[in-house]
Amino acid sequence: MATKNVAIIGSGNWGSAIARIVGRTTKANPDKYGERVNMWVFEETVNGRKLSEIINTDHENVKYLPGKKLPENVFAVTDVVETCKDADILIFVIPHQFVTRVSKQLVGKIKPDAIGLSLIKGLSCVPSDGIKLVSDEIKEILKIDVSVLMGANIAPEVANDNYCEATIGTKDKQKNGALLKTLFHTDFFRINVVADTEAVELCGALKNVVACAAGFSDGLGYGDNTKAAIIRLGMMEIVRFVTQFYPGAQLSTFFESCGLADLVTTCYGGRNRRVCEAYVKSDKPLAVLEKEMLNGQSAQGPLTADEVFELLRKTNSLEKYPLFVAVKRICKGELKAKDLIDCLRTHPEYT
Ligand SMILES: NC(=O)C1=CN([C@@H]2O[C@H](COP(=O)(O)OP(=O)(O)OC[C@H]3O[C@@H](n4cnc5c(N)ncnc54)[C@H](O)[C@@H]3O)[C@@H](O)[C@H]2O)C=CC1
Ligand SMILES: O=C(CO)COP(=O)(O)O
Repeated sequence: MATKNVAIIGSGNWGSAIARIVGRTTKANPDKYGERVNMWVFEETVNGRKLSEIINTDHENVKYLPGKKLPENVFAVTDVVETCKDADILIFVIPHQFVTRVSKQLVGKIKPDAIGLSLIKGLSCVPSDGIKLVSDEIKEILKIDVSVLMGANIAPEVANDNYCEATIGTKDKQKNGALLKTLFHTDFFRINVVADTEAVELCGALKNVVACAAGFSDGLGYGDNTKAAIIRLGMMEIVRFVTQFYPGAQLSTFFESCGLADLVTTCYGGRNRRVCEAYVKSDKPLAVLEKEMLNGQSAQGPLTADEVFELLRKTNSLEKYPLFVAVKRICKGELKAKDLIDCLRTHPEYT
């Protein structure tokens, strides 16, 4: 079998942490993968130097994953077409608001039999229909098969090689599932492959909305019991959402790393939680806090809450999702954070 070339589209906090894994697994499996891994870098200047040059010289993404070395077979490339033109496996790992524009640049420029893997936790916004899965957006633009990888994976912890798990969702468990699993499965990053791609992806996107509610709760000074209630109600809304809009998922998928585990880790350790806590404690807008606190990284929850709200409104489903709706309204300043609990008190889960 010919070896497969791998390209990573994105070099943020998660993109860089995943490059550390993929750089090692491609090198360790020369019968399966080409050793060189191209990583697309959205060029910027850091301390007077180009980020791509810093990565290729010092083997460190000093802006998005400082203090961690990248394998020397990972090469920063600033042209996305150049990054991907010889790749057989395209790993998409950019904040979801950029995915359409970046994917369109690749139309007709990639191998027709390439496969995609989305690590992106978010949704694509479609004005007429409400939402689209990011994997479907990539699939439609590039006409390739797209699987997903989601899990309880706070990037700096993964980059520390702390033990954790992730879930790959793929329609082709035999071929693509096996190929993708070997690319990520290591002693400290354990992969399970399931066929429920839509549920896996939606768990990843929607847990960011719940994490915002957890952040509001922390900002208000409520304790762990309240956060546990938010996690439980959030999980119920995630299951309800998947059942209503993408029916057919196995219950077991929600207990994979992409489900309950990611919800828990994000509600305790994630950026969405952190920014939303600060939103309650300061009088600054979320966009300002994101800029001040995340140094170019992105919190996807508020945007996702907005996108989810539109779909719920269009389908007359708002009253079934009080937590998702409250997060959207609090993020938009239409509701005070202190009103969150009033929204949850009459949750349909209690009737
Ligand atoms: N950071 C984490 O712990 C985890 C993140 N994820 C998900 O992975 C995806 C990517 O997240 P991160 O790698 O953390 O990114 P990030 O939050 O660090 O964002 C920075 C990235 O966005 C890029 N960027 C900025 N402006 C851009 C533009 N105009 N066009 C294209 N790219 C631009 C930057 O170059 C950089 O690569 C997100 O969907 C996130 O939810 C998933 C698991 C863990
Ligand atoms: O997805 C994540 C952990 O699995 C990271 O969550 P945040 O984007 O909230 O940091």
